[in-house]
Amino acid sequence: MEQATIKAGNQSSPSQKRQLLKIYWWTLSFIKPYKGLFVTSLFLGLMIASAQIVIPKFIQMLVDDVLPSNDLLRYREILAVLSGVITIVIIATILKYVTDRKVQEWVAGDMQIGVFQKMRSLGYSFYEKYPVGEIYSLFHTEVEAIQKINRQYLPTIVQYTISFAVTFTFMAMLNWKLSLVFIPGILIYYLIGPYFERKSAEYAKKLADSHAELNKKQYDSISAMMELRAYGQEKWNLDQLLKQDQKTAAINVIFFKLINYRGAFRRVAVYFSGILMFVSGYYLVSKGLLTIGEFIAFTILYYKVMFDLTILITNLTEQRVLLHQTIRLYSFMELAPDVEEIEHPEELSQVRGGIEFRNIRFGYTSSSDVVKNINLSIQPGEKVALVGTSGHGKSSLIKLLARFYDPSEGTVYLDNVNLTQLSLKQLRESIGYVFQETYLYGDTIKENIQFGNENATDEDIIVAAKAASAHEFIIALPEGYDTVIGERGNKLSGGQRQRIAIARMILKNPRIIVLDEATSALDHENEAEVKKALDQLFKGRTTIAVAHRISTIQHFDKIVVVENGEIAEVGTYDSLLERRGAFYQLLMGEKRSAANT
Ligand SMILES: Nc1ncnc2c1ncn2[C@@H]1O[C@H](COP(=O)(O)OP(=O)(O)OP(=O)(O)O)[C@@H](O)[C@H]1O
Repeated sequence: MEQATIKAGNQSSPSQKRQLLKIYWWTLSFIKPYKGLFVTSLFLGLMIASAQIVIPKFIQMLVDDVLPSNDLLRYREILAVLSGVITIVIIATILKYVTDRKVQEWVAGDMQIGVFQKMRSLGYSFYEKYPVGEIYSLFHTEVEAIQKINRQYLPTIVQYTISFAVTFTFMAMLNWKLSLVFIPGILIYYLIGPYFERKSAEYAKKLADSHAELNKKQYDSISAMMELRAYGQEKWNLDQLLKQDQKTAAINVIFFKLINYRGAFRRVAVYFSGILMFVSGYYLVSKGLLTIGEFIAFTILYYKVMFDLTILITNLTEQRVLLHQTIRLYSFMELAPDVEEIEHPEELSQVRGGIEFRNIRFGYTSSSDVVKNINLSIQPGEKVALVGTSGHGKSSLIKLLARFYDPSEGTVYLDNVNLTQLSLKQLRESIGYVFQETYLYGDTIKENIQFGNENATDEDIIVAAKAASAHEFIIALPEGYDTVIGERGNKLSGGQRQRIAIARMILKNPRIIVLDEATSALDHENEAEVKKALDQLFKGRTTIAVAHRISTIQHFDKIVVVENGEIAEVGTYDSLLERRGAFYQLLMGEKRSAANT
């Protein structure tokens, strides 16, 4: 199956800036619940910036008034006020740090949970469409990028904007004519600066894409370790990883070169205006239009303004780089789930397990149908097997039952209620899926069974394990039910894993059981054990099984043959054999291939 990638949109389009702004607004929206604390932080920032500019003012007074007159009393007064101001700055800085930190950590937590909840809401179809490596990269790289925006860039940008505004105002008030020296510096910067900005943003985007691809490749390489070994393809895989790694490194080098050029150019602009300031300042002092104290104070303020401006521009640019990294995450957050619950869903007082597919048509894309003209009625407690050639739509049909997907046409009913009207929670609790490969956690056997019902007691777990023919092999293990079974249960055999999954399902106690090729990969010995366990599980429940081996479904109430996405035949095992139609052909085919092996 071809997998999609989360689109980052057309980055060269003119709407790019608007999109980045939208994304930035979205990242800030996480602060909303903490706006009280955020405003407190702004206020503290303003206090710090205002207090800091008082210092050059005092130096000016010291040089112009106190030193020439040798007025010691005034000198002490100035020192006392200066100490007071510095104390205020220190206290306000500590308070601001604590406030910012609280907001940042809460926002970071909310963000992580928000992304996780979104992932959940997108459901099964999302996991089928997108590669796990890419989803992993959302958490790994993109969430961290947004967290960095809120943790690092936002507080810095806010603080230095305030500081820049306050200092510049004060400097202009001190001598507005001398403040004009800024203009040539800014003009010089804007001659070439934006070019580097654009270029570095372009490379930031390339870097983000390359990182995502590298993450994906690393994930695939870890997941496919066994296959890579078995096929002797480790070198091929390593070469692929290396190539991607080198590509990322090359982009990184260009990106940092651009950042460096941009920084160097900015420094040229700052120093150019600085020289202009000294020349103009000397002229104004020599003409008696500026005192020496004012000139010193102005120089301090000038470098403070330049310092603030430099930090501001650097942070704004770096933040833009990070915003490019978050485009994919934003696009992901904008994805609409394929299946949604209605606002006031219906709850059945009791699920009996009657199912009906009426006039169903479904395809993964709008251009092609995978199943069509499906009309099938299943009574509560009935056992139905779906058989047919591989790739003809059996699994797709049963995905519609738990609303992993909705049909493009037609309706699926549970106990005569349209599935779209039902509570998703109740629907999914009523259905137990047993797949060929059930996910087992790397925890103990006990916990893996308890996963079916978190309230189950130790006795319930043992009863379920016995019913699933798993108890014997579990107690034979050195640590019995407390045995840790390794990642994905890899310390157990396929049949043992299946029986744990069945025990889990017995604990879950769903009204409907859906089996997808559950026994196709088992050897005969294992199959007999698993079959015994399944018979226990089926008791009193509606069962739909996708079966590869026809010999395993003789005792089913109804057999449905699916061909080219449509129902070709329905009947009991014997009646279908008698018909000598599609089912008979399948059985003959199976017998022939068994004889050949
Ligand atoms: N998530 C998906 N996205 C796109 N196409 C899919 C997806 N899952 C299955 N298909 C396609 O739908 C068709 C039917 O697949 P399905 O798995 O339903 O068949 P099946 O009869 O259950 O096959 P098998 O017996 O081999 O499991 C196939 O062509 C398959 O490639």
